[in-house]
Amino acid sequence: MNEKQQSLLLESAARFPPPKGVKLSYGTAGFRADASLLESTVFRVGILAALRSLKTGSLIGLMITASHNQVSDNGVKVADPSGGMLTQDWEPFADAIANAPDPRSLLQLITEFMKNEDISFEGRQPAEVLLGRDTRPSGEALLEAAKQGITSIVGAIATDMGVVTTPQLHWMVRARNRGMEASESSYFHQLSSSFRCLMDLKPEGSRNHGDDDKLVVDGADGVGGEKLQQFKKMLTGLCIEVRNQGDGMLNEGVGADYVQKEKVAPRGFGPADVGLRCASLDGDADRLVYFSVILNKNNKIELVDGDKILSLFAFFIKEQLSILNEGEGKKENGFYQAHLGVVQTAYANGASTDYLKEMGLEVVLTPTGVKYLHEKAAEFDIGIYFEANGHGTILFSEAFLCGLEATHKTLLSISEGSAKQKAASRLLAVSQLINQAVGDALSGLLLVEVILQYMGWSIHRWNELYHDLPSRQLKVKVVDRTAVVTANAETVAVQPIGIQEAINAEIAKYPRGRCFIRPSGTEDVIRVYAEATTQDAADALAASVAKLVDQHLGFGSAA
Ligand SMILES: CC(=O)N[C@H]1[C@@H](OP(=O)(O)O)O[C@H](CO)[C@@H](O)[C@@H]1O
Ligand SMILES: [Mg+2]
Repeated sequence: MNEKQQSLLLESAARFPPPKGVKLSYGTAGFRADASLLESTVFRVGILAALRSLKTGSLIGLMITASHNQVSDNGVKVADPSGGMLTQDWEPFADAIANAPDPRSLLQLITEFMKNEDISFEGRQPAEVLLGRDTRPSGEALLEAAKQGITSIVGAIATDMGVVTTPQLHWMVRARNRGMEASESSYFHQLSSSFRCLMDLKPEGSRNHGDDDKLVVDGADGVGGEKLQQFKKMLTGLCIEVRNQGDGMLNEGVGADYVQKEKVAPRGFGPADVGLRCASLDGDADRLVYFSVILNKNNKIELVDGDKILSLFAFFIKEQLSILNEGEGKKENGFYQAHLGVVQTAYANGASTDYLKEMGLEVVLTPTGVKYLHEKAAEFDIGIYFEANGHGTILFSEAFLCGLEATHKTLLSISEGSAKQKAASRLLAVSQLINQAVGDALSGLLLVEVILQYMGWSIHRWNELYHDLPSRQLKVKVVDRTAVVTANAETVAVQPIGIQEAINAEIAKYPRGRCFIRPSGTEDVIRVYAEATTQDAADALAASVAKLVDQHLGFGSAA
């Protein structure tokens, strides 16, 4: 960095002093905190994004959102050139610069990092960062901070995409880096045309379920509701009513996180909706769950969570692959050998994992956080991943898609209209519809809807794929949550010593009992998850393990 570049950086950094006494960490999904604490962090993440763009020679994304958190919070995360999450190798640098106490130490960290990573300004194309934000009122000022961070790297360009969903921004980054147009209209166009293609490929006479034709969507009073309201006009063959489009308070008593965790209907839904197929998005529209309101049950719902969406997708993809394979025997090359796998976390309901294994699928568990699931799913020809909370997608490998396209071409010329040609066509359309960069509630919703129509299933029929085991999640406040260290995709606590044996002794008391603990990556708590054959047993197991956690690590234990 020459002197001019250094002084530009120092000058801008002086305008964004970090808050005193706050330590921030990149966490499970970027930095998140009360919005009033974040200006300096977002400014610094802007610098990081510009450096990442210089390093990769590609466009980088920067999204300002705190997803399902309360409206007064905000956050920032970075999208890599593929559209996926920032490479984990750069997270320690993100932590270091976010916590640098003054401009000089910030500059020093940056200079050292640039040297180690071999990043220079010479002979490279300028950095470019695509910016987006959700509907939070704090978003505008934070976006300005991000722009200033980006442009404090000489020559870097900040392109503002305005208010967008998180998956839209990731999609645009991926599209641009593949030489395609990256705009909201190209996103809507790709989704609606692949949706139409799948609708046209429905079997003759298949109709819209046993339910009402209508889908009612809770937009969490966030960006997803707004976008869906706009987008639904482009969709034929689907009747969508959007509620909670942004008039009420973001995420308050609404949204996918609330619906999944509380298992109750969101604000604006009630007894009049009994029998309707309903869905809920989260605050930045990267999560999706379905539900239906149960008659006379105090807003209780039948929840159709991420595990069930995963199961529906797996069922459909497997069916298309078997149509393609019919009578073909095993081929050495090409998609007939397609390696289809599913990825879940330990929070996946045990009944879903059993169901997927009974289908003959390979099921892999990873730690919590979509960055881990996504990475694993990318190892398959077709990898489907979902967290129980509704974040997930289907990834198609480039090699598999190449083979599929070639096969489809052949099938078109020799047997247009055949079952095989249609199956190939459906798989290609799914790869266009479902977001290849991150989980996306809007594209996920369209795929669910078209599969339900294809199968002729109601939401209730879908929910009957398997019966969830009763489960319970609890949070325990402890002195230091980092004292819990886990292994085997967070299913075993290796520290503190002895706690896992005590947990095992509790689990042994319950038939089909399963329980694990882990430190949250987004809240200062230890999470306890328990499952058993009855709700009472799941509750009791969770409560007894929460007590163990408190005994080992709680505030009483430190005294
Ligand atoms: C049990 C649970 O739902 N955990 C969530 C939550 O992470 P924690 O590390 O458990 O706080 O937020 C993450 C980011 O949104 C999401 O990926 C994850 O699934
Ligand atoms: Mg989200």
